[in-house]
Amino acid sequence: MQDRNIPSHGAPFSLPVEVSHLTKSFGSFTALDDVSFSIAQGETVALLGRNGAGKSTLIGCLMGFLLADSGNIDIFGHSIASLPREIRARTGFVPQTMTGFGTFRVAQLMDYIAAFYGELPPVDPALMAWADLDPRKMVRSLSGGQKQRLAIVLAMRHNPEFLVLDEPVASLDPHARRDFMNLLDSYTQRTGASILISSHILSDLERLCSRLLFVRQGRVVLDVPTETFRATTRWLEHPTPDQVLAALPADIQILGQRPDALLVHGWTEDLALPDGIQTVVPDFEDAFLEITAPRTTPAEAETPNAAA
Ligand SMILES: Nc1ncnc2c1ncn2[C@@H]1O[C@H](COP(=O)(O)OP(=O)(O)OP(=O)(O)O)[C@@H](O)[C@H]1O
Repeated sequence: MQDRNIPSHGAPFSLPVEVSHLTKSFGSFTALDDVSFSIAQGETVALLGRNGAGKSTLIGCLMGFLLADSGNIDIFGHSIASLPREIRARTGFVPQTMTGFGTFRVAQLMDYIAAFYGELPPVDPALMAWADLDPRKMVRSLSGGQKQRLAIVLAMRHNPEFLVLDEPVASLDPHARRDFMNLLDSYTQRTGASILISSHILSDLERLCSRLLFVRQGRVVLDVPTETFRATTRWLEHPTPDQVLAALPADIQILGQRPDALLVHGWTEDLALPDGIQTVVPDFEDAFLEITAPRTTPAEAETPNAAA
């Protein structure tokens, strides 16, 4: 149930986020290649990929800091190219690192940012208790983790309906990180907000997120509800995986391959498999490593039932 004070301005049934065929290059390097996905209300989506996969570039385009070469992004039914101010006010963004504002005191900066949003409800006491910031301290005197907490408070202060977090927990200690993940979970439950979060702490993402968006070399290679991923992603262990590959139906997606196993998506109990195959539930980190490992040849990237 939503309890926010910010009115809805988008089209009645518009999705919070729709990204279609987004492409972004830096010179001759393609950082995003035909990326499409959407985020529904109340979804918490994990953005997963290796260093340099294109996560921050995608986030930059979503937040309107970077201009895509082609494709489109709609936020609450409005194109990012001409996002009305009141729609932008329904979004929040936590950057990888907070820079600037060093000469502000914490309370001053919170008031300064809040002023951009007009009338706001009181700050969520749970958020402030978690952040545990001294309002009198100068921003430049905060530790790295404290700056990160401040960035999170500033991004969530106005109860955004779409919150984007770019590696928000990298400088948080394990206590602060765990508590923040719980806070984020209760925030989405309480408000129905949609979230896109990028992090290299895979266990957090697997626990918190309802959907997984794997990015490899600028392309979305798997976009799947977390429950479906758990239920249908399996290692098929066999001494000759190529034989298994030949026997699989075309709708089974191959996510990775070891000398003695295939990682597949789309497995079900009643899938007819050749004799001698061991079916093993993958460890999430192992699966991540397989799915996001770079592919070197165009054939690997383009094979129809490969993870392309
Ligand atoms: N302004 C830029 N100019 C040139 N290349 C860039 C620029 N910004 C990003 N890139 C390149 O685009 C690719 C994607 O970068 P991006 O920052 O989106 O990766 P990422 O997935 O967020 O990585 P990380 O996990 O390390 O934060 C990288 O190869 C990077 O070097």
